[in-house]
Amino acid sequence: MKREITFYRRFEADILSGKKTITIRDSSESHFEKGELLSVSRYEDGGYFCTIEVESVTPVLMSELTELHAAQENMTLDELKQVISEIYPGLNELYVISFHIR
Ligand SMILES: CC(=O)Nc1ccn([C@H]2C[C@H](O)[C@@H](CO)O2)c(=O)n1
Repeated sequence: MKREITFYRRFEADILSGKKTITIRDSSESHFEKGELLSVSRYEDGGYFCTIEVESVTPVLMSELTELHAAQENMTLDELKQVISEIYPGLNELYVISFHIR
């Protein structure tokens, strides 16, 4: 059965256009595996909007985030750190989920 992942509505266009190719999550979403297909829906209303294929899941510390991660999120590094701090306050151990649209 296909597993699911949600994104905030404001990231939908960037995902569909291919501008956003990673997402950075906490350990509760670190269980996805390379090659797995995920059904993607909006966090706010549960609406399905695409399927992605997981390319890799890699641990990263907040302090290790780089401009490359930010570019893959279609953000500046400051914006990315701000977003992550709002979603996961005080959390240092994160996971980079790399993906492409199927
Ligand atoms: C429920 C939940 O946590 N949903 C999330 C978490 C993260 N994102 C996005 C925001 C940033 O682009 C990256 C980094 O966390 O992932 C999200 O859309 N929804």
